[in-house]
Amino acid sequence: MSDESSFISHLQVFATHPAARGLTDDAASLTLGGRTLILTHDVIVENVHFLPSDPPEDIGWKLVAVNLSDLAAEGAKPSGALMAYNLSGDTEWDRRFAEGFGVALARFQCPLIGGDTVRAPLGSARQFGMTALGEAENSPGRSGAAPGDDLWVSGTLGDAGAGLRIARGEISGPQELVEAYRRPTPQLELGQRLAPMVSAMMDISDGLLIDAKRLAEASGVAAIVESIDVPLSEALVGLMGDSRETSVAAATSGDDYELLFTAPRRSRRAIETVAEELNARIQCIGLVEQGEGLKFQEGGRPLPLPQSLGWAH
Ligand SMILES: Nc1ncnc2c1ncn2[C@@H]1O[C@H](COP(=O)(O)OP(=O)(O)O)[C@@H](O)[C@H]1O
Ligand SMILES: Cc1ncc(C[n+]2csc(CCOP(=O)(O)OP(=O)(O)O)c2C)c(N)n1
Ligand SMILES: [Mg+2]
Repeated sequence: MSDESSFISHLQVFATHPAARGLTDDAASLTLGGRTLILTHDVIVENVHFLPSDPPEDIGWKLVAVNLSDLAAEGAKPSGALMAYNLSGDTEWDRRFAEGFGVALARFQCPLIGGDTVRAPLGSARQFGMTALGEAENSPGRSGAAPGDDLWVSGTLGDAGAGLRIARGEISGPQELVEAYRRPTPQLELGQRLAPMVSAMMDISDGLLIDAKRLAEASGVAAIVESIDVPLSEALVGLMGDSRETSVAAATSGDDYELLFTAPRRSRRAIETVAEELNARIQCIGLVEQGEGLKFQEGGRPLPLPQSLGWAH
């Protein structure tokens, strides 16, 4: 068990309010006066979530995107954001961060409604927090996947993981992949449209395989992921080749901020129609079976699970 999951399990003992959903979901779901408020909070830290060399505008954008991605997973429409800022000691850097933060809020129609600003000790790692609030009529959660359901994913995977390696100077490759790392897009519209059709949904922040395993655990089922069906962008295939290694890297690198969801087979057509209407890419990458845990396969033949299924703090 990672330090993160072990710490969350200490909190789960007393987070018994129904809104907490056992701390197993992407966001809290608080019913107030007959309406459902979806709440989430994510922090991003220098050298953990972003690089010191990333443009400050992109870091501001990323803080918004990673939080709104949790709202997307719950099918919620953003209602507002609260932001926690640590002054960096460099006023131009702070201004540029605010600019990117504002551009992202405007793009996803999420008003800034408050927050807090402090000065951190000189030389400490930059870190920023945001609370996002949203409203949802249906918020699927992770626990409803049923045997026989299809397992779907939006977008392409692995672009951000490769982009991070490029940004770090480990490999050279197209700027498009670096952009995927620095400027993820939360799938808000897709999440809102899919929410009434899916049996479970979450966002993939840590990696497809680790997150599919979490979804399966929360639903008490087994998830089967077909490596050949892991959606890869042309840019990624151009750089890394269309190999098993590329698919495994794409399924475990994280930072994708795409949606992972399950739905009964009879909903296939309706799901594809929504994706077509939104011009969004979606791909069926496996299925849900009776049992437990995660199974990885290639062309139907079992593959050993990679040593690391994704990111864990
Ligand atoms: N420090 C904390 N206090 C309360 N709840 C927490 C804390 N850290 C994580 N959680 C909860 O644990 C669950 C898993 O967290 P996390 O993996 O960060 O979710 P996500 O990937 O959706 O952001 C979520 O329900 C989150 O709200
Ligand atoms: C500099 C840097 N190193 C490594 C990574 C890879 N990485 C860090 S955190 C993370 C997972 C997502 O972050 P987390 O805090 O787990 O977000 P949450 O699941 O709470 O949304 C990944 C893939 C990165 N994004 N940047
Ligand atoms: Mg989180």
